[in-house]
Amino acid sequence: MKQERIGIIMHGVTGRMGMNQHLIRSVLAIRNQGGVVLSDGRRLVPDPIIVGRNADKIEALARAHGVERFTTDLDAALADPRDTIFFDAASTQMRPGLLRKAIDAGKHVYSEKPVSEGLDEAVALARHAREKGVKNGIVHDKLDLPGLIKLKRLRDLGFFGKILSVKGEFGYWVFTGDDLPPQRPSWNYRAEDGGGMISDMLCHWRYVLDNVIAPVKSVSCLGMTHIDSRLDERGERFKATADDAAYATFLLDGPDGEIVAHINSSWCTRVRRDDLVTFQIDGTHGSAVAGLHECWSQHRVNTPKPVWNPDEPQALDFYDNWEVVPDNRPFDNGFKVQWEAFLRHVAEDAPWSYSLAEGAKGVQLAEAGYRSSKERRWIDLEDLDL
Ligand SMILES: NC(=O)C1=CN([C@@H]2O[C@H](COP(=O)(O)OP(=O)(O)OC[C@H]3O[C@@H](n4cnc5c(N)ncnc54)[C@H](OP(=O)(O)O)[C@@H]3O)[C@@H](O)[C@H]2O)C=CC1
Ligand SMILES: O=C1CO[C@H](CO)[C@@H](O)[C@@H]1O
Repeated sequence: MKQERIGIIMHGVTGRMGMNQHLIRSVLAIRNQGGVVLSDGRRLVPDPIIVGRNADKIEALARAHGVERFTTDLDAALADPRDTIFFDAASTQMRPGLLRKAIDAGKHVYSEKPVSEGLDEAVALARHAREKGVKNGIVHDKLDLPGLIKLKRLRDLGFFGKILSVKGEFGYWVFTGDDLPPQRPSWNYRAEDGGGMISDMLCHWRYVLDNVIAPVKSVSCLGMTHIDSRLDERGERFKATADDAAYATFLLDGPDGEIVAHINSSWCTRVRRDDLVTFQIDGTHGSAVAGLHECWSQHRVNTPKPVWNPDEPQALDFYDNWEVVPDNRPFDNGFKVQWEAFLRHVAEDAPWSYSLAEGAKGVQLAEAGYRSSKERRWIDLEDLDL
């Protein structure tokens, strides 16, 4: 089978997401499987050049994973016409500048979320990419989680009847460093470095709600900094200036009327639920709960009739009467699935939904979330006209 190379400049791959999800589990996994098969049978094989600010770190990463090309010189990489895609998973604050630079160098661009911290920048970038005619994309990884694929399948099959409400619980305990070492980078807890739960997660909740349930039209959000001091990577104490939890309610434009969605997102909560993220949809005909992989459904005919009696221990086990929704298909890593789709989009204009314009909608919701929290009121979302 004929093979074709596609050169990808990968920036920010010494970090958690860039290294694990994008370099190792996506681009190198695609290379190791022999590339992506295009519609005419050709195989498109990624050839990454990895770019980082720290020469030793980037070289060690390249050697550990058999990546032949590595550099600290981003400008030189962008100047090389053999590499046609630029990818970024570095800091959120640098992202808009880097994407613009890459677009101006004629590269197709793909990146981690959020596109930017502010909506104006995200909108301007989406328009700039369109004007320059480059293909563009933002990671929408949660949509390829098996649990959410199953939840969407139930919605599409009409399982819920009229959808009434959605409850989401996201998060887990992130150690402060006072007891155990923290399991997330410290910038997440500093607003001045682009951290913050609302910025981090509301961009995800926008595309999850829009695509799996119904379009978001308004938000009421309360951001909190529950823990105001943590220890950083060097064990030094810093002031936590960013929100480490967000309690948000959304109104969705459902096909049968408004749907209320409430999602709690927190780095200061201990997990007693089915998974690190769970979504429950309640409808007139049935309910379902999805975690990262699993999904459980309860049809109205299986719904028990609880009786409130605080004088007796609860007789019902509320985990009974739920059925496991089967896989019914294989699932691959969601980041890899989206990389494969983006590569096909670049190579043969295959359909692609996760553009910079879609990414801007996520930034819009995060910005509205911060405004709602600050002004203590509901914010309606305007059509971005992109
Ligand atoms: N889709 C998802 O599920 C998730 C997405 N994210 C997003 O991914 C991005 C990265 O997050 P994460 O991997 O957790 O962060 P990390 O702190 O682990 O990684 C940050 C990366 O950015 C690089 N970097 C930071 N500052 C600079 C700079 N000034 N110049 C050049 N490179 C720099 C770092 O390089 P060095 O190694 O040299 O320090 C490192 O490669 C964020 O935008 C975040 O929102 C994060 C978590 C989950
Ligand atoms: O940005 C994010 C913060 O961390 C979460 C999980 O740890 C991710 O899912 C998310 O994309």
